[in-house]
Amino acid sequence: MVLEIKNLHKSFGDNHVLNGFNMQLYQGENLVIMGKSGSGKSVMIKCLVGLMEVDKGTITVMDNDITKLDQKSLDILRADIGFLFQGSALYDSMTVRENLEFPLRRHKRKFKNHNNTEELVIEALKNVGLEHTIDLMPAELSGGMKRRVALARTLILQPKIILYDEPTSGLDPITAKEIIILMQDIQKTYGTSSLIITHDVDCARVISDRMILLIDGVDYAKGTFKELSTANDPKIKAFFKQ
Ligand SMILES: Nc1ncnc2c1ncn2[C@@H]1O[C@H](COP(=O)(O)OP(=O)(O)OP(=O)(O)O)[C@@H](O)[C@H]1O
Repeated sequence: MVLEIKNLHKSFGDNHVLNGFNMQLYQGENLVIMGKSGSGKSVMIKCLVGLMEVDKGTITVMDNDITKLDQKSLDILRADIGFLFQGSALYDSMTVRENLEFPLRRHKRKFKNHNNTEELVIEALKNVGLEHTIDLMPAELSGGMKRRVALARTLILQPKIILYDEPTSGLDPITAKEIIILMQDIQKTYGTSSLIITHDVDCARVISDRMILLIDGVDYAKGTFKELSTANDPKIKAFFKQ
């Protein structure tokens, strides 16, 4: 197991967002978490990477209880966790190359024995089929290409776990499919474990080994796409109506 959340509670005043949420992510799997807007998915991810304090519960990431780590240890651990957040957010004033060099500078410690930055940048871009864009500016790329560069920027740190927050949002169906295929390829090539938050039922169908539905602040239902998409519980059914 690479990641485990046990009995996570998080409230903001009277707003009890997470009320005992549990999850496990196993080595090499793609776990999809679905939850309605405002159900606490982002809060859960923030707790997971130590950006938000938990009220109660334990979060274990690669054998570390992250609620007990100091800042330095958290930074080291974060170098093994990749993020692909909504909107992908490349730095518009930097070239693709500079965008990819940026995380390497932030996590120098991890790459101290690797002095050929260019090689790492090219390899990461090759992984997403975009090595020819190395000297372009983000404004010169399409939405799908930007998302792929953002994925390359995540991969360059050679993460053990990747957290995807709505990886296909805002993309047309064909580009979304390309991104999903890329996510699958990455998982196959590197054996990365991925936690994927999505509303996109097609994405969930294709990518998930397992799924968790976050409802009323808890892990309301767990199972494969097939199991959940054929369940009779109306709360579960609501997710699969397109
Ligand atoms: N820093 C904060 N302070 C107060 N309330 C917050 C804070 N962050 C999140 N919340 C509340 O927690 C709840 C869950 O928010 P969260 O952003 O996790 O939802 P989500 O499931 O990620 O939604 P979406 O799918 O729309 O992104 C919301 O009611 C939100 O208002």
